[in-house]
Amino acid sequence: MTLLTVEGLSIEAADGRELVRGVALDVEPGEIVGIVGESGSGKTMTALSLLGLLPDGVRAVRGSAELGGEPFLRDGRMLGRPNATMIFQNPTAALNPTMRIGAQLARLLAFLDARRDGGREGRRSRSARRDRAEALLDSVGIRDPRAVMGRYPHQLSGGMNQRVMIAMAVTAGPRLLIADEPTTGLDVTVQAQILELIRTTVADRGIGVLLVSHDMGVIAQMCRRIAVMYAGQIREFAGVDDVFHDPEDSYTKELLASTAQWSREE
Ligand SMILES: Nc1ncnc2c1ncn2[C@@H]1O[C@H](COP(=O)(O)OP(=O)(O)OP(=O)(O)O)[C@@H](O)[C@H]1O
Repeated sequence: MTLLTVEGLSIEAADGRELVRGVALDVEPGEIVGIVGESGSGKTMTALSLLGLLPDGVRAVRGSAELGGEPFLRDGRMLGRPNATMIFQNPTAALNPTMRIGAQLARLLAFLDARRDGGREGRRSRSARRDRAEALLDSVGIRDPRAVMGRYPHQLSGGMNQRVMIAMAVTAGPRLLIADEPTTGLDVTVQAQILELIRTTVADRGIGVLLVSHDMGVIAQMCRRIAVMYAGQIREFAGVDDVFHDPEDSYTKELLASTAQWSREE
C-alpha cells in the first residue's frame, strides 16, 4: 500500500502570493523519493506543510494528504499530526546549544516514555534511559557513544551532529522522514556516510523518505523516483532513469544541462 499520498497541494504567503501550486506525489514504504529544483522553487514549503510547520503567514490553501491510509490534510487544513519527522541542513543549529547530547537524548526519551505511558513520569529509570541513548547513538554508527553524550553540539562535527539528529528523528518510530538538504555543507566523505546511514536506516525500518535537495548527484544516488519542481509546481514526477536520460519537461532538460555543466567545471 502507498505510504504517503499528496494531492493538489497549494500554499500561499500572507500577501496572497502562490508559493506552491497543485503539488501531487506519493511515497511507498521504504522508498526514498527526491524533490529537486532551484532555490525558491517551493521544495521546503512543500516539505514543511506536510508536518504542519509552515512559517507564520504562510498557509496551505488547498490539497489533501494521507499517511498510511490516514488522512492528515484535507482542503489545505491539517486534521492532525502525521507520524512523520524531519531532519534539516545544519544539524548543529537544530540541536540545543546549551545542553549536552546525552541530556538532549534523555529528554526526548523521557518525553516519548511519558507519551506512551499516558503522562505518568518516572516509570523508567534515568540509567535505563542512558543505556537506551547509548544504544541509539551506537545504531547510527557513533563509535564512542558515551563520550559523545558528554559533549555539547558545538564540540562535535556537522556529520556527527547529523548522526545524532537522525538517531533522534527515528527513535519515535516515524513512518515518514523528510530530509531537507541533510548533507549540504558537509564535506564529500561525510556526505557519503550520512547518505548511506539514511539509506540503511530507512530500509531497515521501512520508513518512507522525501529527500529535498538541489544536488542532482545526491538525488541520483539515493532515489528511485524524483519530483522536479519549478516555480512552485512539480514539472515532472518519474523514475530517476527516465528523468535523467529521457526528460519530458523543458525545465528538467535545462536543469540537467546546467548540472552537467557544473560537474564539468568542478
Ligand atoms: N516566511 C515566508 N513568507 C513568505 N514567503 C516565503 C517564506 N519563506 C519562503 N518564502 C517563499 O516561498 C517560495 C518557496 O520557497 P522554498 O524555501 O520552499 O524554496 P526551496 O525550493 O526550498 O528553496 P531553497 O533550495 O533555497 O531552500 C520562495 O519564493 C520563497 O521566497
